[in-house]
Amino acid sequence: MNDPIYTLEQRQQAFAELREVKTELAARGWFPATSGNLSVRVGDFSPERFAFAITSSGKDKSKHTPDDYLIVDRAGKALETTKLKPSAETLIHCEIYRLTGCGAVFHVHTVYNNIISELYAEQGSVPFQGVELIKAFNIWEEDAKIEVPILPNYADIPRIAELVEGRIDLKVPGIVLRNHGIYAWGANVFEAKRHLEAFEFLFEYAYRWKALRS
Ligand SMILES: CSCCC(=O)C(=O)COP(=O)(O)O
Ligand SMILES: [Zn+2]
Repeated sequence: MNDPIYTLEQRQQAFAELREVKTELAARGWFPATSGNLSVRVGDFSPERFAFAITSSGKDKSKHTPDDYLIVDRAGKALETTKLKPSAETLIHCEIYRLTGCGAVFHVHTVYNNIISELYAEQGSVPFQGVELIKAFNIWEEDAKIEVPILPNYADIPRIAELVEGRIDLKVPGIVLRNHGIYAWGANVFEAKRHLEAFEFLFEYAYRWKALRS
């Protein structure tokens, strides 16, 4: 008989990690109106046995219930018998895992990430240069410049997912959907949270800087 893809302990640990980060981000108001979704890999990292824990769709992410998470495979299909539906945006998580080999993906809707995505929509990316927090992405060069890609926010999630490969910059662990929110990722939940916080700092900084100068 084949080994299970993940053990009960690994499942519990993944759910506990998501619960902890969900609590922190909810306290900042980063999941308004049930928006946002979080995921973390479980089990070993071989592609055939790939699986991740993800938030269930449509839940109030500021509350804790027994129905908050489930495990899906690399195609985003539930790996357990459950009435729960994975996040409506699971396919975007699948694509980010496939392309980056990361260990956790976090998605939040904030006023700053929405406004910034609209301000820079025509350019197709949000530029940042010489801001200290760029180092949070492990980019240490003097006066470093990054561009955070902005993708269109189609109602059809597979249409968005298929654009990710063409736009992702593997040095920049985030993409923004226009007037929707950000996806940030990292090797694990610690790193994904650090990246998410850095992006949100940069978006607020860019918004306030623009507002001050106009
Ligand atoms: C009211 S939020 C609209 C859907 C969305 O953008 C989101 O992030 C939450 O979707 P989920 O299915 O993950 O709850
Ligand atoms: Zn969303």
